[in-house]
Amino acid sequence: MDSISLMGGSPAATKASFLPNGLKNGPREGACKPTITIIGSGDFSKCLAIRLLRSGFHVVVGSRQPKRAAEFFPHVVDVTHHEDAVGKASMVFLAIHREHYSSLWDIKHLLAGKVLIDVSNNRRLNQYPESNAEYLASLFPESIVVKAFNVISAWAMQSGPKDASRQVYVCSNSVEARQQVIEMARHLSFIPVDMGTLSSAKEIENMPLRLFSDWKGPVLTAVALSIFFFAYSFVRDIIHPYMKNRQSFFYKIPLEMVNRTLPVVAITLLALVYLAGQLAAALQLLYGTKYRRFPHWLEGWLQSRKQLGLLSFFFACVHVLYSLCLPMRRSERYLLLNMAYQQVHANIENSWNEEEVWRVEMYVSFGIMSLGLLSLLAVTSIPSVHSALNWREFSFIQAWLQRYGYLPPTDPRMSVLRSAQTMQTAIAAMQRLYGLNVTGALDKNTIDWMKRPRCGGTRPAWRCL
Ligand SMILES: NC(=O)C1=CN([C@@H]2O[C@H](COP(=O)(O)OP(=O)(O)OC[C@H]3O[C@@H](n4cnc5c(N)ncnc54)[C@H](OP(=O)(O)O)[C@@H]3O)[C@@H](O)[C@H]2O)C=CC1
Ligand SMILES: [Fe+3]
Repeated sequence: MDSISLMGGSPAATKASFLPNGLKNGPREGACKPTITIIGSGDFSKCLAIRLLRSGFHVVVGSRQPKRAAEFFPHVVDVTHHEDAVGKASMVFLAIHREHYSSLWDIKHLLAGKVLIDVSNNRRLNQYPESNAEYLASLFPESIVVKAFNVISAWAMQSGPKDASRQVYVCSNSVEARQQVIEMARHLSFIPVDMGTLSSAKEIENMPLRLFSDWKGPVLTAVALSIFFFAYSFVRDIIHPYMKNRQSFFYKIPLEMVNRTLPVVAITLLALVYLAGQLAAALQLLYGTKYRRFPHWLEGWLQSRKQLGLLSFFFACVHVLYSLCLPMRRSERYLLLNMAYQQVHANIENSWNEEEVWRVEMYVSFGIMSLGLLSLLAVTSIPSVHSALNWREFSFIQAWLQRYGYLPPTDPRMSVLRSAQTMQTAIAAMQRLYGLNVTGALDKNTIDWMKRPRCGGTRPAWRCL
């Protein structure tokens, strides 16, 4: 794979670096600072300007009212009119809302050839038929539009990525411009994620609007299971004795009934985590191949195993708390006293029951051990712990404890690559998604390597990535 460079971008792109001094080590004393223009003087613009200044860039802000806006920026920031600001840099951040893009129509000729970075978000999912970035590109076809930084809040932009999510998703139809923005994001201490062409902009714009979308299914499942098992225990342990013998156990509802429901839900959720993998494995056996797509419902189920597992852990922890509190109850004390009285009455000196004692001791011990193992699973799925383990260590812990039958691709871009039908489309996808720079024609060895069967089957190497 000698002819494929992971750095991506054309040689011209690396030459025309946007980093201070064109170096990765930051600014040098007395060196000329590269200039970045920001259109708009709102919250995002202020925070971005501060971040850019700290990273060694010279910042020019374009505003409709520069005199008023200048008060809100550090004195080193050049606040001026739009026309003036746009002329001073080749990279322009648009820190204005989509609705105001058309107000830049008058300076369209000045924006030609410039890299326009669209940071905008919408108020609702799929608010417009096309993404804001694609709309911008249609308004200014002579400019190069890059979508980036919209997932970073103004606060996170100013305070620095250590306090917030560090990933910045970047997409553009120009590989060169995308590479420049990726370099810049890295320089601002973010982790850029190359999302390929501008057609990914809609997905990127929807990202900050999603609210626990991965959790909806697992939480609904947990709630449904809780209601079902609570109703079952209620009928069996309260209604049934009441109807049959007129015994009132309604006092058990707040603690005992809840505590009886929690472990059943926890264990059922954990079973659902195992079951998805087993079903997937069975389907693969049935299909006779592992390269056929699973049904939609199973894909969703497989992808929500982490959430199901964490909910199971949550229910198990709450069950432990409830169980520890059971002996504190007033009802427990009355029952104990009554039992002691009856024992005295029956003239029994020692009511020690060896079998029962052993049963409870073993029960508690296994309960603690199960919670310990479940905690291990939960802890390894925390991102910081997860990233400290290599893939083999992580899958060893998860597979050993849970016997996963199928690991879904963690990177959604992988499926695009896998589904490429020909070598040419695979290479194009690699270029688009990973910024791989295929310099000139691929040599014969590389093509042979990519065509060679892999994964123990007849699939070519690029399909096994
Ligand atoms: N705030 C945040 O946390 C984040 C914001 N974003 C995106 O950044 C962009 C800016 O957001 P934010 O700074 O919060 O917004 P603000 O409302 O604070 O600022 C928007 C700026 O747009 C300019 N503006 C207002 N009306 C017009 C108009 N009619 N024509 C031209 N320019 C106009 C103004 O600058 P002036 O008066 O100087 O011309 C104003 O300061 C938005 O697209 C938003 O989606 C993305 C991620 C996070
Ligand atoms: Fe228990």
